Amino acid sequence: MPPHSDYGFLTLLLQDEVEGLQIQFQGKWFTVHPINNAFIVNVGDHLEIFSNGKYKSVLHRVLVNSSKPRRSVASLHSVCFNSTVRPSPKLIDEANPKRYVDTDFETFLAYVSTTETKRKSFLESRKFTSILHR
Ligand SMILES: O=C(O)CCC(=O)C(=O)O
Ligand SMILES: [Fe+2]
Repeated sequence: MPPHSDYGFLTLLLQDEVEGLQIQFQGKWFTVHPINNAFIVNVGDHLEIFSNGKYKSVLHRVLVNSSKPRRSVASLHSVCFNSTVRPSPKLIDEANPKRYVDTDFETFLAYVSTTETKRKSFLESRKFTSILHR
């Protein structure tokens, strides 16, 4: 699975004992070692936006190997698909300005139909800094 961040709020992930999942941190890839009977809780793009960047929607990928099959179950949890996601007003003040534009599922669909997807992620496109430097 190519590098991506999860669209939505939270992902609960159960992986078997075969390694493959990696996250990117400070430009480097790290393997997420499987822990028996434990869920991996992954912050999605919407939670990063809602928390105004306090929680990060981590870039991750899955590597395949030629010796062992690997199974994982991802349960993706999102807000209702016609609702708008925006930074929580409780986290915005003069010292902490709004860092993301409001977003909804329609905006996401419009985004994935553009060529911009090849250059940056949807989450990246929602950042005010990204819009100013377009
Ligand atoms: O198989 C995995 O460990 C991750 C799957 C994943 O990233 C996804 O379904 O979004
Ligand atoms: Fe994912």
